[in-house]
Amino acid sequence: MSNEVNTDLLKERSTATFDAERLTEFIYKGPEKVKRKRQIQNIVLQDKFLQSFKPTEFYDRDGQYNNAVRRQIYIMDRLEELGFRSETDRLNFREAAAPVELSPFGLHSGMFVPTLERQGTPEQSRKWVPLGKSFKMIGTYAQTELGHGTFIRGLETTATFDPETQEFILDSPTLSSIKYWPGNVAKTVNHCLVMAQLYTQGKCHGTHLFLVQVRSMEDHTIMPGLEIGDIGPKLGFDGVDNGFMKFNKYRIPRMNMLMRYAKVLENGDYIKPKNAKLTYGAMVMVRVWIVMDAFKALSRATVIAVRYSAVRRQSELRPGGEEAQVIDYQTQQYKLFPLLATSYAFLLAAEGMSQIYAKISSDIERGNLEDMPQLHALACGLKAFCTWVGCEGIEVCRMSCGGHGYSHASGIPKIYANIVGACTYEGENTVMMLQTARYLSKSYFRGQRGESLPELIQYLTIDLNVKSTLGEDCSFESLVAAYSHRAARMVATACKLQNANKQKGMPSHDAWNKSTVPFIAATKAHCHLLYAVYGIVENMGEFMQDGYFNQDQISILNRKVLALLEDIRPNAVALVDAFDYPDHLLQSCLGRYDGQVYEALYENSKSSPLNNTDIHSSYYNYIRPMMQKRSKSKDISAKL
Ligand SMILES: CCCCCCCC/C=C\CCCC(=O)SCCNC(=O)CCNC(=O)[C@H](O)C(C)(C)COP(=O)(O)OP(=O)(O)OC[C@H]1O[C@@H](n2cnc3c(N)ncnc32)[C@H](O)[C@@H]1OP(=O)(O)O
Ligand SMILES: Cc1cc2nc3c(=O)[nH]c(=O)nc-3n(C[C@H](O)[C@H](O)[C@H](O)COP(=O)(O)OP(=O)(O)OC[C@H]3O[C@@H](n4cnc5c(N)ncnc54)[C@H](O)[C@@H]3O)c2cc1C
Repeated sequence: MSNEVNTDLLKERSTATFDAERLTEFIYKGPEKVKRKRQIQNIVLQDKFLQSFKPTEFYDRDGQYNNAVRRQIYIMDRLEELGFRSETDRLNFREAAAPVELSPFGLHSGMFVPTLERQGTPEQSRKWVPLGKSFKMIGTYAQTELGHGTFIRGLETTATFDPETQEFILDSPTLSSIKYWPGNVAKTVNHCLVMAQLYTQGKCHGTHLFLVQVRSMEDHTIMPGLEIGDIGPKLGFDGVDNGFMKFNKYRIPRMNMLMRYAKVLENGDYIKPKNAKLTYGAMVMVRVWIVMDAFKALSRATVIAVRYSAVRRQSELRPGGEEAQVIDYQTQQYKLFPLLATSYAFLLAAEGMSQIYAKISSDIERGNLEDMPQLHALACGLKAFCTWVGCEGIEVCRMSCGGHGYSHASGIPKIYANIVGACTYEGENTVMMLQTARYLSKSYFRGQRGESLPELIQYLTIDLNVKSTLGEDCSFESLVAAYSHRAARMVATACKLQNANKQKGMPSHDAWNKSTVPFIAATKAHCHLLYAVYGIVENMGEFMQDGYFNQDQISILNRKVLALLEDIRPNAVALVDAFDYPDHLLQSCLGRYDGQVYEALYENSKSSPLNNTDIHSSYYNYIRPMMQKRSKSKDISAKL
């Protein structure tokens, strides 16, 4: 492999109009943090064990799972040896050490331990959290069943209190009640947090969380009374053992119900929580993290596609001239530059969302539940919006790399396969959008009654008769006003349809269902407030429907979006460099910092297992016998 940097990339970097390093410092919150991140990434790069893994697509499923466990345990041990305590250091190490592989312990650290911390009583947390944190107990979050994922109230697993023995009896009464999908249930964990319908004194009190031991702590055998297995291969999540689990009247102690909010007393009395949705807290938390995951996935794909587009030369732009860098085609710029901008918008949205989450969740912990609906609506909407837009964008990045984008060597298919799961898990996206829509609908009617609204949705009460003041400069204020107007109008339209349905005599659930298509569009418009000129041009119909913009303003916007492509063009490579993703994190032949894509692709193909022999065994087993058979056949030999 040559040590030189591709000349086109060199030129791109030298002609950028800003210093990418300064932007990197902004992204990672200062030069010291950037330095520290790079030091940690270098430790991983020097680590022979971590560098010895081939990409996951070269292994069968058993090998993928085995490697994921092996690597993740090594990472845990190294983190201990290195004494990294800060969450950022640990995250940087983990990301560099396993850049595209999801961990078989992800749900342990991501949902199991935090839920014990937040949903357990102080005594329960004191008892279990240290066991979880030290991996003496390995757990996951088991909620979804064969028959129900979205509709939590419809879950069928039961936990029936037996006051005689002071135990809960967990049972899967039907086929559809079998737990199905929970990550790491199949082979990895020895405990689960199980969501089940609580029965006590003959009455059902809805879903609650229970800590359940599922495998022996001595030899990892499955506990009697349980059936557990793997659900089989999936689109992505190669190293994750999503599983099924069936309970056959399996008993656990009373104190294994997480009782911070709701309680079952020794005599079987049930104490209600302040809000039944407090049990859903772990899901809200992960939805917030998913916004950051969407940023990471989209920004990685964008780095790959932009760098490759600067290196790839194809066709003549000027007749008779040299072949052009594909990044010089306006259509290529229109595909990629808005995604580059979207990546930055997602980063800021994810950070903003995390701050709001930290504030409201600490209020909730202190017993102030006032902002719970707002947090829920925001997390649901942003999770759905960012994963949808992110996945569509990653697919655009893949296709913008032409044929090579289709190869795993581009690194993009794996990014897509893993993040696209997030459109479904932690709440299917349409369902999540509809949660935000309900909040918008209620808020709209509140606004109509003159009640005050939280800051983020105050725009719902703006005067919809006001027209745009957008001028040649496409000022920030005029863009924000345009998005607010469009979202407010669409929410109002959906609400009016909902109301009209009611007035026609429909019951309120039908009136709602029969207005959900416009509500989804309105909620997307609400989430779209992150965008600027491109978002308007791409959704012009929605901005135009009530004549908000005039013809001149539309022309201004169309010209502006093309002018912006020209502005971004000299800085595109610097803007992706600023994300500071080292090659070993991107794992892409196309997105390499040095741009030596052809050498990398050629080298990479040599490692394909099909190249282990010149003549594959299938030749001897099938092709040769087939040819021999055919050569003896009269028809063919006659033709030859
Ligand atoms: C860095 C570490 C990373 C760790 C992760 C590693 C990898 C992870 C990979 C995968 C993990 C995947 C894990 C999972 O998927 S776990 C399963 C997730 N399942 C879901 O998300 C299910 C989705 N469904 C729901 O959330 C709910 O059922 C619902 C759709 C919200 C409806 O709930 P329900 O039927 O109970 O609600 P109601 O209709 O009764 O609603 C009444 C009102 O309550 C409001 N509500 C609902 N939920 C909440 C909440 N959480 N907070 C606040 N308010 C809530 C609802 O909107 C209703 O309000 P209204 O005003 O309309 O009356
Ligand atoms: C990779 C992956 C990992 C997962 N990990 C876990 C895990 O660790 N633990 C766990 O418990 N679960 C896990 N799950 C399960 C996941 O949480 C559920 O699949 C998810 O919540 C969606 O539920 P569902 O499968 O029931 O979809 P469904 O609800 O059956 O969705 C099917 C269709 O119905 C539509 N629909 C459903 N309800 C409504 C409605 N009210 N209004 C309008 N449309 C509706 C949806 O929009 C969708 O189009 C995982 C799933 C995946 C893919």
